[in-house]
Amino acid sequence: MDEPPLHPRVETVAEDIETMETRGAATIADAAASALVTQAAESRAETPAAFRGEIRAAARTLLDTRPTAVSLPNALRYVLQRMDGESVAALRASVERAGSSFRDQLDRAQDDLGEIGANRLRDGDRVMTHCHSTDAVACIEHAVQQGKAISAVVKETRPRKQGHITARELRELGVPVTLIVDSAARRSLGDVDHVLVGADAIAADGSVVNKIGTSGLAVNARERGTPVMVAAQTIKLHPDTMTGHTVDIEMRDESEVIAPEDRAEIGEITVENPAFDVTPPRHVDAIVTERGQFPPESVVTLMRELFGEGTREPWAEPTTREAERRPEDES
Ligand SMILES: O=C(COP(=O)(O)O)[C@H](O)[C@H](O)COP(=O)(O)O
Repeated sequence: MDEPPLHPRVETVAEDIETMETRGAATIADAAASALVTQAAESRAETPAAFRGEIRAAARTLLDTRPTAVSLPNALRYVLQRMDGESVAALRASVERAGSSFRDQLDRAQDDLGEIGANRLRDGDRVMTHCHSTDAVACIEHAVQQGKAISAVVKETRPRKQGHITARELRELGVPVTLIVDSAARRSLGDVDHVLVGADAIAADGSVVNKIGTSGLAVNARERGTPVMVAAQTIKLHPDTMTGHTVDIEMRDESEVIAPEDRAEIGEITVENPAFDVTPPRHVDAIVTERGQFPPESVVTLMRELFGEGTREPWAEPTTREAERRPEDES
């Protein structure tokens, strides 16, 4: 059987996610939802079955890009579970509606979360960041809007130096920034009031999956008595972990760590490049979501409320229970 035709935009978005042109859990989710909307809007499918096949194929292509950020399957699932209708026109409209409602909610959630996270920051506080998280930056942005003077120690975040993006964005907000290499973090922890990071996934036990280096930072922060705050919208909650699934940690290419010529000079070695690590809940003080802030151990209650007892593949047909939950979700 022929593969359903994919819109070129879906291929481009998938490639951009894979090559990290588009990166960060919330941004990836937004791009994926928008790609599904384009696929729907410009589909030439003539039958409802062909249309559904196209949207599912687009979702699979988008899902196969990066494995760790759960916001990606959560975004695809949100849209696909709302794909509904007896005709191509009705199906198209339902995907367009769901995609745009998802994207609106994403924006709103980040704003609400930023407000809540900002309440944890006091005037004059100094914050240490790792990687680049739009949810974490939103907390600082809201604190600045509340008139608080915030300064930041920004970890470079090897190997891809996403700390530079954080440094630039914070500068644009007028936040004084000190950039450090990752290995200087412990030394600087004594000078900061909070560690503030984002998340790619949060497991049912409250473990936080985020950029490699987060767990070491959290352990050091705990030892120094510096509170660790994780800014994560609820699309970062990983529903499959309620039923025992583990989060897949992406291993990236060794060329991000060492240039081929340097490697050749060293000789026979193994290079490992895990993109994320897992911070146990005992090293996290608060998970700040758009629904409020939670101690990590209690996040499972929120997860159950939002996702029920578990999920299936994003392209699976909704169960009766999921179908019933839809209207209130959209409000
Ligand atoms: O670890 C990263 C990004 O990793 P990468 O650069 O490998 O994608 C970010 O902390 C989270 O994705 C949260 O980001 P946001 O708050 O923007 O969703």
